[in-house]
Amino acid sequence: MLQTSDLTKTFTNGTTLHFPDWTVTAGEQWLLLGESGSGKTTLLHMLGGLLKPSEGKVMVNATNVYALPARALDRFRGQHIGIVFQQPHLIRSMTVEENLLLAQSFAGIGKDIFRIREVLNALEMDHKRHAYPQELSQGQAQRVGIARALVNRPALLLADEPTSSLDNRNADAVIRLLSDLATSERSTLIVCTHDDRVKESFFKDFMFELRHEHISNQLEKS
Ligand SMILES: Nc1ncnc2c1ncn2[C@@H]1O[C@H](COP(=O)(O)OP(=O)(O)OP(=O)(O)O)[C@@H](O)[C@H]1O
Repeated sequence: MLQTSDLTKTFTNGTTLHFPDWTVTAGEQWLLLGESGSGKTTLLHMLGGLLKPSEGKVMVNATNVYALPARALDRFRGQHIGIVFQQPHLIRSMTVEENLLLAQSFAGIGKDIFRIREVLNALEMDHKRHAYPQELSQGQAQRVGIARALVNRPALLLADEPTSSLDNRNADAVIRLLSDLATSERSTLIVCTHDDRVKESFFKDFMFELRHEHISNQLEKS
């Protein structure tokens, strides 16, 4: 369901990251590992349709993601890809429920309160659906971030260091929820982390590791 080929990203400062090709089959759960600065976030953003590679291709469910025009790409992302960020970045002037309604609207999906409540229930957050983000604890806000990523039933669920701001108990709960929900929703899951708590507990089957030797600086060379 996901294939990358010859992916390269060059930033304006000349830093170039080369990524090994990667194939992920539907329903698999992967850990994306690598030391700080090895390119995990860059790769995850490219997989999620958020950052255009300088070269190479990202295929998600047989769609060449970056061949889509901008608006079609936004809609494709909304419908097929859910992203959990390090910080949930919820809109502060909107309640939990309104934040999720917005995610449905961005994806061009009609308002579906039943689905919103289903996802919030699965995350034990339904009782907070009328709360504002600043009324939530960090762990609760992160769970709303997960709800937002899942609400449109994405085929691909990406999580970028989802436990970095959480204590042990919350980190454990969040990673368990991600894994269980991805299984029950039949989503493919990729979690990027350098958190040992995640490495030790989960996803022993599939790991994709990035290394610093895949980074070069073209400006320094020339
Ligand atoms: N916008 C940018 N401009 C220039 N260089 C960048 C930019 N974004 C990332 N880089 C460089 O690309 C490399 C990979 O960065 P990235 O954030 O993807 O790493 P990471 O593995 O996610 O790190 P961390 O675990 O610390 O979050 C680093 O050398 C970084 O300095």
